Amino acid sequence: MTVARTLNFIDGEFREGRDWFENRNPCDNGVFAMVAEAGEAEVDAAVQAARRALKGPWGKMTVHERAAILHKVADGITRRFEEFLEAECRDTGKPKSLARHIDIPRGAANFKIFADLVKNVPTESFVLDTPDGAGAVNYALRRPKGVIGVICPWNLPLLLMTWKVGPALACGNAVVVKPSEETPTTATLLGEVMNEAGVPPGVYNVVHGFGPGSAGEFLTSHDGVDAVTFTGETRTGAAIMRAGAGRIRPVSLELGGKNPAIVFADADMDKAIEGTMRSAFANCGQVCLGTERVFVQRPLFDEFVARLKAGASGLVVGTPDNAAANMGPLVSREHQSKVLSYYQKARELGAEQVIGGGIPQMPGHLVEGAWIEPTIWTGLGDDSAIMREEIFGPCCHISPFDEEDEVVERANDTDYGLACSIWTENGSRAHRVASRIEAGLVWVNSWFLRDLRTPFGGSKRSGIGREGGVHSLEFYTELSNVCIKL
Ligand SMILES: NC(=O)C1=CN([C@@H]2O[C@H](COP(=O)(O)OP(=O)(O)OC[C@H]3O[C@@H](n4cnc5c(N)ncnc54)[C@H](O)[C@@H]3O)[C@@H](O)[C@H]2O)C=CC1
Ligand SMILES: O=C(O)/C=C/C=C(\O)C(=O)O
Repeated sequence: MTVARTLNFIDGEFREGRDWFENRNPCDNGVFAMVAEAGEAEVDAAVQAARRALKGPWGKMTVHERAAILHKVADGITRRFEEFLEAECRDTGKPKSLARHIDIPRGAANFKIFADLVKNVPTESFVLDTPDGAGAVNYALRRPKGVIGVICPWNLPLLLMTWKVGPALACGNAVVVKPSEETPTTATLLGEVMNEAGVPPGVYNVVHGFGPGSAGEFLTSHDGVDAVTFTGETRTGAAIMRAGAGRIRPVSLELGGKNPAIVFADADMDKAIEGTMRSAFANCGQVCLGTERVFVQRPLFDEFVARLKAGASGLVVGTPDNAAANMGPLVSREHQSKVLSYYQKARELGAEQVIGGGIPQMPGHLVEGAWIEPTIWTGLGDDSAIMREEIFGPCCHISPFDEEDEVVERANDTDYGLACSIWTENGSRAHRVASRIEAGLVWVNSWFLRDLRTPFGGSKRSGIGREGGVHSLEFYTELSNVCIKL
């Protein structure tokens, strides 16, 4: 097999780095590409290129000119859809059927929505009375923040990266992206699209590497970076905050979750099962919004457990090209070890394993892949590690509950506050419970139904700030108030 080379993208050009690291296919653990690791010199070159770009044609463009270019970027992704799909699925192992409907279309949509939004969202203005009677007018102007460091995870690589790069560029910033070391390819491919679309050199840069002692740390501690946006693990978010603390650098952090689903006895069972199947198992459970704690009101409990088990047993594990497959492997053998350690812990804690708990039998060379069984447990207390720590695999624990107040308290009894799904046909209950859930995102009778204009982010240890719609504009711009004395 030929081993490809994945390069850094700096100042509009593809460049090597200080070293090379392997990119492995999660389906068989085979090395299919060598990735150029950016050292301090490459990261510095990327940041300097971004700073120059702000002073060049990009910084002088009108909002409409920028928006038109970003539409071309979206069109470029759509035109090269199959290439992006192939690359994303090779890096992550996820089913093409999933990436075709979610990851790649969202990659394009993230540019379009913010290109349009930035043209249409007003800023505030106030008329002030003054003692001389003439008054004053205040209006706010948006200025780009500058160079944005974008640190990305591996679970939805193109989707989550463009979710940040789209608004950052729409607002007139330049970016230096550090994709996850597990999934470097689509960010690199996007460099070609940027050039084709006429994005000036230096506006979009990609540096590859790891976190500590590598490109991630070099970027987040670089003096030339004005703000950092990050999606990933809570501990990494803390390290990124520390790296910018001395410079009072703004951060937007979208971190982990331990998200509950609450199924009331008046829920539509078919909808609740279908939604929980997706929220627990989609993308092999590697979604920060995914459900790992399911609370089911007692009258429905046994039926719910039986039906979710039946659903999980019908999942087809397979490679991205397998049209019948709806579950791929985990992203890496390393992540497989982490998830398996929780499967083992659940056994030690005395959980009842309803289904799964191990590695599925795979044929031929696929035995080397990061495959994992979808897993359901019952019987553990709310204080167990399985109920408190983010596992990030295709698994959930189902607990019974009796009363509304009780389940609200139990759902909120977590360090995290990212997402929750409530399943009920009682509209009053839906509103009442939704208002009491301590999470940034509450879905009623749905999951991952995304309107990109809405606030997105988490409370508690799930993050700082909100992105999405106007909230992204808030993070990626500085507001200057202009006060004119009349
Ligand atoms: N969307 C989410 O909420 C995600 C959560 N996770 C969770 O995090 C766990 C670990 O996965 P990782 O990929 O190791 O997540 P991570 O948070 O360590 O990595 C995410 C990104 O941050 C970079 N990074 C790591 N340390 C850094 C540092 N000190 N400074 C700057 N950049 C740094 C990584 O290179 C990667 O690009 C997973 O097992 C899962 O539980 C992982 C991916 C996504
Ligand atoms: O729809 C989005 O913008 C994001 C979805 C998922 C995540 O943020 C995640 O899994 O990290």
